[in-house]
Amino acid sequence: MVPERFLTPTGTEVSRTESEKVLSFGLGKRRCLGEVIGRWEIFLFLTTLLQQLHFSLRPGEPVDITPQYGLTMKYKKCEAFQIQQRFAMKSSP
Ligand code: HEM
Repeated sequence: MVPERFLTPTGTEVSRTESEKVLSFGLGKRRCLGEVIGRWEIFLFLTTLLQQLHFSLRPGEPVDITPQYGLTMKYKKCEAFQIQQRFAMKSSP
């Protein structure tokens, strides 16, 4: 699945009605019995993959990390999405 499918152009989550939500493991009486194992497998697969990658900023592109204060401190609105796009993802040697 393409992650952009779940994001608005500003990087917030697309709002969906209950019937439109993605239910990877099904719902109700016949829902997946292996959901916990499945989720752990996905977690281990992704963490193993992430451990092999190296994240860095593109040279010469400054990043504004001024926080926006609220209940928790976070990046300025929409900033996180733009920062994501500025990151270059490279495989480590
Ligand atoms: C990412 C991994 C997995 C996904 C996405 C997945 C997804 C699903 C889905 C969509 C169903 C059908 C639910 C329905 O009919 O409403 C299902 C059923 C089932 N899954 Fe999985 N599954 C995964 C991994 C596993 C694993 C690892 C096991 C066992 C160790 C497992 C065991 C089962 C069983 C036994 C059913 C039948 C449940 C029933 O009909 O009562 N699944 N799964």
